[in-house]
Amino acid sequence: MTAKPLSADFITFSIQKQVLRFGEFKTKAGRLSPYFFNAGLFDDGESLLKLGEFYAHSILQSGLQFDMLFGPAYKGIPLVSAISIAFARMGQNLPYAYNRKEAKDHGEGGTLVGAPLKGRVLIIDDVISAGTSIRESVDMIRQAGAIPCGVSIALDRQEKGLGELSAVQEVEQTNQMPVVSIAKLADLFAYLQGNDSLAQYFPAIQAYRAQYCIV
Ligand SMILES: O=P(O)(O)OC[C@H]1O[C@H](OP(=O)(O)OP(=O)(O)O)[C@H](O)[C@@H]1O
Ligand SMILES: O=C(O)c1cc(=O)[nH]c(=O)[nH]1
Repeated sequence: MTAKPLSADFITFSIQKQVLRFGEFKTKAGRLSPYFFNAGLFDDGESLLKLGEFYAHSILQSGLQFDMLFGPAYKGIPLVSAISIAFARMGQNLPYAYNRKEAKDHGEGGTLVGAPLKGRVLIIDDVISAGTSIRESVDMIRQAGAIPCGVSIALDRQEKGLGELSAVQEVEQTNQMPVVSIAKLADLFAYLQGNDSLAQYFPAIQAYRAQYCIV
């Protein structure tokens, strides 16, 4: 018997928490999507703990080597905190940092918070759609003199980026670094096909996939 993949468990968990919803939603890139992943709804300590563990397992499974974690504002902030705690519970104490969307002009000032950005930095985010947030994080890390070495996300929507490649493929190609996801649109697709109560959402996702995705 083969073990259930991490992606299927994660999709079940996300649907149970209503983080993953079906309907009509506008993405940051302005696309009208029949599904949406709202990581803000991992909104209690227990689910954040579990989420951090899902990320940590997918990062460990990937074999990625890195020195610290960076979570872009806003949703990247609780994510990077939860993942750092998950790693610490597994015996690995990692430095982490995040940014502010608005620069602070008093006190310590600036936009970067937490451990200084240095060495190989693993970027943490919830989803990649068109890749804008990741491009901004890569720029911030390089400007600080550190090396973006990979990206860990919960859901790869497998959407087109700026050209004909998927946004994830563009990130990987442009920056020569891997993108690791707990689940992908292709996993969600398979999950819906195997689940009668969710089958009604399948046609709209199939149409969206044909228009915007590289799967
Ligand atoms: O790949 P992209 O097209 O950039 O889209 C995905 C990004 O969009 C959302 O963040 P958003 O900028 O809406 O900010 P938030 O974290 O403050 O919700 C999401 O959390 C990702 O970071
Ligand atoms: O593209 C986006 O803006 C987006 C998609 C998604 O599923 N979740 C999210 O937080 N943002």
